[in-house]
Amino acid sequence: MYAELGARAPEVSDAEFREDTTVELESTWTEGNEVETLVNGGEYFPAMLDAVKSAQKTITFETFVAVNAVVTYDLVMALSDRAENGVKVHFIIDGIGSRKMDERYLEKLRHSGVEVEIYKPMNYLSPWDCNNRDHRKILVVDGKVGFTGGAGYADCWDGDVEKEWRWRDTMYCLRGPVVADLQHAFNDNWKELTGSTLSGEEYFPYLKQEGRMKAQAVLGAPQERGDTLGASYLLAIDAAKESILIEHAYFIPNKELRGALLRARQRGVEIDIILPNDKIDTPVVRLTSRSHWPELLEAGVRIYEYGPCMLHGKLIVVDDVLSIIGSGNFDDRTFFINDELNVNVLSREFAAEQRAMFERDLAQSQRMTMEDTGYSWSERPKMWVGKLIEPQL
Ligand SMILES: O=P(O)(O)OC[C@H](O)CO
Repeated sequence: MYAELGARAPEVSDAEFREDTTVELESTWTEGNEVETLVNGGEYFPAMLDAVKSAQKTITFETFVAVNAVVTYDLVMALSDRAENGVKVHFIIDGIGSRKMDERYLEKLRHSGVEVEIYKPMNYLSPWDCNNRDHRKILVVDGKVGFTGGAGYADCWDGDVEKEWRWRDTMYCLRGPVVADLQHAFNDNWKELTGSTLSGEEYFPYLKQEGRMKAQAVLGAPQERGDTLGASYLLAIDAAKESILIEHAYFIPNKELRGALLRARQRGVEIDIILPNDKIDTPVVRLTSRSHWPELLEAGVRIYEYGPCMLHGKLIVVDDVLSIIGSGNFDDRTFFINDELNVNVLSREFAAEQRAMFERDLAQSQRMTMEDTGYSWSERPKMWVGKLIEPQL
């Protein structure tokens, strides 16, 4: 909607931007939030586990990937312990993302009184129905502390990025009024799976102001709500006046978003993008992403590949004030197929933290040039497959 306004679009820090995103994304902004950045599993898994262990009344947990791993075991034991001690625990896990998880984890949870729901397990008689996955990452404890970000539960997310097979990722701990929006987001699939809605003070307590950040939860539910995440990226990029930082695991910008990035460059906006290198878990995504680099590089977009290990982060920062965090990737699967939850945060202090994290990763990344946009003979067939199935990636 800002494309035609060009340089006259509001700045992301303007009240008008908040009003427009409220209407377009059907989600209100709240004030008085605090968002803590947790870099890599060594920081976020202990923080999430401590939060679970501290629960007095309720826990809601929703994730995409959980497989057999120490961190999964620790989570299952902590959730079970809380349920055995009278805490109401609700657990949603994606049926494809958890297909390699030992059934005994679920048995332990159920036996302890945790209410477990599996989101769309694989149905071989109707595989197309399983295309929509629950890719959200939500943990809410006592309705007061929330977590979201990119990480699932597997060994690759554990620890730090000290080994090549680890994954570089970020989770965020949220406090303040926006936590109610995370709880509403959990309710979205809880209602779809069980027909009931969680309500009352145990899930939705009074939330006092905890900080100075404005935040807006953006629910991705393409079947019911259309392309909210893509719209949020488009609004943010088209409003950019000075800089855009993008650090994403799966970056396959569609025509609309490529257009927005090119328009931003025409306005003189500096754009830096960090992507995974050949340690990516899905090489076809990297090859398909690369097919879009030439027009971006020619326009002056700086693209880098992260060196140490698989980069799984999901972050956009606009004009050092708006940060977009959460589960959403930068691809059509995110915009049109999967269920997601992102949070838009307006805070110069928070954005500065994100920029510092981005620059630390940048220092370990290699800048790409036009020479890096070619394909070897062995890569070409995979790239062609990627181009064919691009709307599914
Ligand atoms: O690695 P994830 O958790 O971002 O998932 C990527 C998949 O494309 C989601 O369907």
